[in-house]
Amino acid sequence: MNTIKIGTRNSPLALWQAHQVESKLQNLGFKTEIVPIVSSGDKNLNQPLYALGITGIFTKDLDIALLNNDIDIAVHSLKDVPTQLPNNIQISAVLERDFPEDVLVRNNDSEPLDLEVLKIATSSLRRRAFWLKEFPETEFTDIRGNVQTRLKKLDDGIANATLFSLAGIKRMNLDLNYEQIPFMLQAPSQGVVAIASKNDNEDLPSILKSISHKETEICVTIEREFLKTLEGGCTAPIGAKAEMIDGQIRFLGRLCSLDGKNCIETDEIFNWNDYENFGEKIANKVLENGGKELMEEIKKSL
Ligand SMILES: NCc1[nH]cc(CCC(=O)O)c1CC(=O)O
Repeated sequence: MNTIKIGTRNSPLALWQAHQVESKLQNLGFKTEIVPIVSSGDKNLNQPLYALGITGIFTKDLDIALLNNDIDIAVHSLKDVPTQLPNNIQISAVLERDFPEDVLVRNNDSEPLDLEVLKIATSSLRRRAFWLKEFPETEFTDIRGNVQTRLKKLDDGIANATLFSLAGIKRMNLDLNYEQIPFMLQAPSQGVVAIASKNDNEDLPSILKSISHKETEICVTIEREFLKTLEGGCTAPIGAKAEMIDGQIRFLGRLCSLDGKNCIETDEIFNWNDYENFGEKIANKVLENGGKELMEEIKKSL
């Protein structure tokens, strides 16, 4: 095989993740090239995006580059990858998960305020709803952009604190103070780097399989199946965490209304050889226990 072209978004975090994948492939003896994809805009595709099954805003440009053969593989944060993958694109490997939880980062100038009086910057429906479940009076403001941009906005004073994935902070080697927030529950597949390739590629899927981390693969399969079964194509405050403990899997799942007042939670332990369809089974239980009505209410108000 010639040089493997590794497509990535251009943010510092995305590039770091692409380099992780690159070094694994180089260890196997492959030549590699990192190809940052800014925006493929009006690339000549012979079908519209929806006909190709392309939906994710963070992953769209990499999907197009893959289908156009501008790159051989695409490296993503798995939590940004829609559960419905485009036609002819598959997730072929995941790297070992490291720090999946959300943490609180405060504005440097902010006094040491109690959690319940913090004004929080986040654009995540999940983080907002889960925080409101605990502290219903909290005020929020939107914040977007990559980790560095968000830290800058926080220091400009838009809020007292923000919530980040700890994986993002660790990977950027940022020298930041952060606080663990035990009542939060991470997004499905948070903290996991994924590698996508085309279904019809003859060599890559098996090469990628060999660098995939099996335990992480099992956990994210369950989490993403849970998400896919619940959401039915709409975004909602959904958290999921599957974790292997002594050959068993513990699964925590949560679906909340947007204001955090109404939540359905699940906490299950099961044998890991039964993991197939487990996420779907648990999600169906949540749907039967009021989740269906909750999802309808969320869809109406978005
Ligand atoms: N949507 C943003 C995003 N996508 C992946 C990460 C960090 C890496 C990860 O958690 O997988 C982040 C930043 C954040 O949530 O704070």
